[in-house]
Amino acid sequence: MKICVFGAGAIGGHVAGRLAKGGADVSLVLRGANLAAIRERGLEVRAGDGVHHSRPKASADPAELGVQDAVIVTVKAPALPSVAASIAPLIGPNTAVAFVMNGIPWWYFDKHGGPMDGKRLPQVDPGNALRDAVGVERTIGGVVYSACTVIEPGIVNVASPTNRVILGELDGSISPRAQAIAALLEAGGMGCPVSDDIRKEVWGKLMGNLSGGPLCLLSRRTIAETLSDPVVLAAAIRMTDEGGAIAAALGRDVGMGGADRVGRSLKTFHKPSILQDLELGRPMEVEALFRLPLELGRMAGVPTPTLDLAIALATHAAIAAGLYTPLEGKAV
Ligand SMILES: NC(=O)C1=CN([C@@H]2O[C@H](COP(=O)(O)OP(=O)(O)OC[C@H]3O[C@@H](n4cnc5c(N)ncnc54)[C@H](OP(=O)(O)O)[C@@H]3O)[C@@H](O)[C@H]2O)C=CC1
Ligand SMILES: CC(C)(CO)C(=O)C(=O)O
Repeated sequence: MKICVFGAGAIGGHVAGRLAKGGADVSLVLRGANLAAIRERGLEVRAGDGVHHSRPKASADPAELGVQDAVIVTVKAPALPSVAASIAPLIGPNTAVAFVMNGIPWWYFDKHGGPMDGKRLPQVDPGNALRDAVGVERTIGGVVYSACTVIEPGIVNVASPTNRVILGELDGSISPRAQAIAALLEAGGMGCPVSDDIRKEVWGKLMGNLSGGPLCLLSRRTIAETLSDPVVLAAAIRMTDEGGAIAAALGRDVGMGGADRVGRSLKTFHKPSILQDLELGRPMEVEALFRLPLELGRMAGVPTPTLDLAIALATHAAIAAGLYTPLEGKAV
């Protein structure tokens, strides 16, 4: 199966390494020093179960890679317009495109059903660029549990002992195309269930990002260090519960309280990727991870006082660093 990972940084590098190990014909869209290193030395993934080397084809130009059976998009949300602008050469009549990222995805309300069905989210897909370039029918949703960092060009370090991608069709069906990608990831050592409710999985993951992200942006420390303070831990549990309340109001009860959800992160000695972005001067996913979920909460009439404060401060931090780039073009 020909699979291209578009944006092979920390998560994309890990996913690509697993796919290669699982026997896929893997190619990568990436750029800069990472591209140069992978072309020269290949991709190295350092994980708890060993060091995995592979030699995927890599290019900054999708046209060099050609039509794929599947594309897995693993960029940060602010880079999505650049994906929409350049993904066309990878797509043929039967190509599936999985978005394996954090935050509220651009497709969230597509095939959702009910009064919200089809609602557009310009905050994560301005001008319907992805909708037009990829389309709802090709799209597979994705969530990833894996704590990854590019420690030097071409080398991804995985800090999480267990790692999982969850894939899911927007209509909840268990499709052969999602199962085919999942089988390759599983063969490469990465858990990959196919869910019949990917939106619930989106919220389950997002609850962690909503609390850990803003708090670590303030502490500038790893999740484990930040949560070791009982005052911060109590705030994190409140924030996670508020996230869960938004999910429930939108019809997705994740079935886990804040204390349990936060409890899973107490030993995560990893700086959230949004903090890595702040420290490295890269555009931050403030809209997809923080502000859009909050906006959905307001729309559903859910009070979120702790998230309101923490996200307002996180937004200020991103603006002050010049790294808040609202995709829909709002000036800040
Ligand atoms: N890192 C982590 O531990 C986790 C991250 N996530 C989520 O996964 C997603 C990806 O995060 P992460 O892997 O950390 O991000 P990275 O920044 O490490 O990787 C994204 C990569 O995509 C590249 N890229 C972006 N646009 C293009 C383009 N048009 N052409 C070529 N390359 C491009 C970037 O290059 P450049 O740097 O040059 O822009 C970068 O190398 C995010 O949604 C994040 O929130 C989820 C779970 C954990
Ligand atoms: C912190 C982590 C690994 C899980 O919440 C994550 O999603 C991120 O780094 O963006």
